[in-house]
Amino acid sequence: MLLAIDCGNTNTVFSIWDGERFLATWRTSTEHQRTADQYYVWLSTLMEFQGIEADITDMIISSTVPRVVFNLRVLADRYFNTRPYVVGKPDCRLPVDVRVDAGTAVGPDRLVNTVAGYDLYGGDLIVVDFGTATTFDVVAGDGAYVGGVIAPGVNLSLEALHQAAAALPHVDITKPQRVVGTNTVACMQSGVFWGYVGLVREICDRIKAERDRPMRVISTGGLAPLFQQSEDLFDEWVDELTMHGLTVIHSYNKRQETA
Ligand SMILES: Nc1ncnc2c1ncn2[C@@H]1O[C@H](COP(=O)(O)OP(=O)(O)O)[C@@H](O)[C@H]1O
Ligand SMILES: CC(C)(COP(=O)(O)O)[C@@H](O)C(=O)NCCC(=O)O
Ligand SMILES: [K+]
Repeated sequence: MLLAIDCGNTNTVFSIWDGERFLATWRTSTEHQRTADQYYVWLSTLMEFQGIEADITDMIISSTVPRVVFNLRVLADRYFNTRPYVVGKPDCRLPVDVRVDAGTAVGPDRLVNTVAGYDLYGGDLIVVDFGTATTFDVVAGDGAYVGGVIAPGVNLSLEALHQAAAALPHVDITKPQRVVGTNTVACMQSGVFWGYVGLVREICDRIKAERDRPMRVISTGGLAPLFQQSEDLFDEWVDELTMHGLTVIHSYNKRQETA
């Protein structure tokens, strides 16, 4: 069985894939100090709690935080006796091309989203991932990653207001009923929520115009559901798109090894 791990800058998601479906998905905060032993105690406790008897033979990792990869490699070696595929490393091949400026290290999450989106919907896609940052990944007709856009994440934007302005509180994002706020919290939520709706619409429109073709827009990531409900911004919402991509990349590499 496959243990697929997606480390974002905020959260790390672990999923167990039996070749046909995910048996379980667990989320923890991303902390580079966490050791292999700590991961294992956490994982095995959850597996036991949910009655999952998974014999993990394979592991694949995508990490936007390079420092966490070391301890995850130790986890693979010490507890599962396997060598993980790490997206972005030369020994982890991708089933799609990457067409960017020479020397650019594209975030592995963006490459995985590209593979996942292409696998599910074919080419000519924009994948919008609402994580710590909000990323737009542009997928060409042949499935290649051809670039994109990086914008500050929704919570990052709210947090930046709080950090920089003495009178602005910490606020959680929600969809405000109205644009004109009549208290501080409502004003901040309005600025970020409706500002984001505009940001997403404008960027997608400009990408479509620049590429001069219709493109399907897919959303994923922690805060995608908040925007999915409103404003017809997206054609599809895929929960755990990155996890799907990890399973596709894993089986592609397995096939290459045995070919
Ligand atoms: N269900 C949720 N409701 C509110 N905020 C969430 C939810 N899930 C994730 N978040 C927040 O959304 C942001 C992005 O989360 P996530 O997609 O896990 O980020 P990353 O992949 O960059 O680690 C984080 O600030 C996180 O706290
Ligand atoms: C843009 C990102 C910070 C997004 O990370 P996330 O929000 O998933 O934590 C990550 O994909 C990254 O570090 N990218 C490297 C630069 C690039 O993709 O061009
Ligand atoms: K992201």
